[in-house]
Amino acid sequence: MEISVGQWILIAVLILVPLLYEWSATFKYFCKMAFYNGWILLLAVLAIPICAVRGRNVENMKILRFMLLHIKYLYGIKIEVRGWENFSLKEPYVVVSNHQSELDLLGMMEILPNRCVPIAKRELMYAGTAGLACWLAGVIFINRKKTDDAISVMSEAAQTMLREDVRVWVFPEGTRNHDGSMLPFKRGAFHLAVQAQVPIIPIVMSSYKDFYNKKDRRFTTGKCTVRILPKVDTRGLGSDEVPELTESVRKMMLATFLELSGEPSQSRDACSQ
Ligand SMILES: CCCCCCCCCCCCCCC(=O)SCCNC(=O)CCNC(=O)[C@H](O)C(C)(C)COP(=O)(O)OP(=O)(O)OC[C@H]1O[C@@H](n2cnc3c(N)ncnc32)[C@H](O)[C@@H]1OP(=O)(O)O
Ligand SMILES: CCCCCCCC/C=C\CCCCCCCC(=O)OC[C@@H](O)COP(=O)(O)O
Repeated sequence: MEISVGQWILIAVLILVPLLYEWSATFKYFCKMAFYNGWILLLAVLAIPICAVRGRNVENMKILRFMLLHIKYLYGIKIEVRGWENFSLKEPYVVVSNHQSELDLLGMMEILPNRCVPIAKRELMYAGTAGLACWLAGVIFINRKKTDDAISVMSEAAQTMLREDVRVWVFPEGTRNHDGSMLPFKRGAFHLAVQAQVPIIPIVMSSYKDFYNKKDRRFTTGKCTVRILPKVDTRGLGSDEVPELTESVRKMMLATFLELSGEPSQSRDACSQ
């Protein structure tokens, strides 16, 4: 039997890819990240027709959550959740959490409360099938390049939360932070909570440093602890108190992050570097 050039190439790829995957941590990192994004885009293809039946609706977030929950098993990431009791509020609230990487999606889906939608950068809306799935699930998109637009979308969100009994999840660092600390917090989430006069629930995901590092191109299996902290009340607070509120919540989250990540306190504050 004669083997064609194409078949030789296929055989070489089938042999080389697994070898490279085993030998090179960098190659493994890129494969795992590519699969992560590709898999989510593919899952979104399945999610879209199911979500479309209801139209744009925050209840669709349950479908996305259900479809994404298994990914932690594919990647061998164990997620331990502490503080479930702090999620037992009936009323709307604003969740704020630290943002290390796109892998935060795993911790987020592990604990995402009912009727809770994230605030995301507008660019995500154009991320193909994932963008459409997010839109159908009621994800709130903001244009970070236009502060006034972002603020008005968030002010509208304050009204929607109360009118439609919706919870909102915000990453107050405003961008992914891969350096194992916490960036200074933007104030949008805190203005939102004060405008709606709803509590804030801080969430801390421990450092991924033992299993994931974007700079070193390292991605192995590992464990992440997600801690749900007690609610912070905003009743009676006005916009003048937002800066202090922001700082006190960040301080509490940073202390928890360092504790969960096994780091000495005070050593890793991105604000004091
Ligand atoms: C099958 C599967 C399919 C796929 C499923 C996937 C589903 C999951 C999707 C998850 C997506 C998660 C994506 C995460 C992200 O995209 S994070 C990035 C976007 N989020 C944020 O940026 C939120 C945090 N940012 C803020 O809060 C900012 O403050 C912002 C509102 C965006 C404005 O930012 P910026 O332009 O940089 O301005 P400042 O922060 O400097 O603010 C300027 C002044 O305005 C005041 N301010 C801010 N917000 C408000 C407000 N709402 N009301 C009134 N005033 C406000 C702020 O305090 C500043 O004034 P002072 O300096 O304090 O005087
Ligand atoms: C909690 C993370 C949610 C990730 C959901 C990604 C699912 C999309 C899958 C494939 C589409 C590829 C587009 C990748 C988009 C990554 C989303 C993300 O993590 O947004 C980061 C955003 O916060 C802050 O953006 P920057 O760190 O400022 O750039």
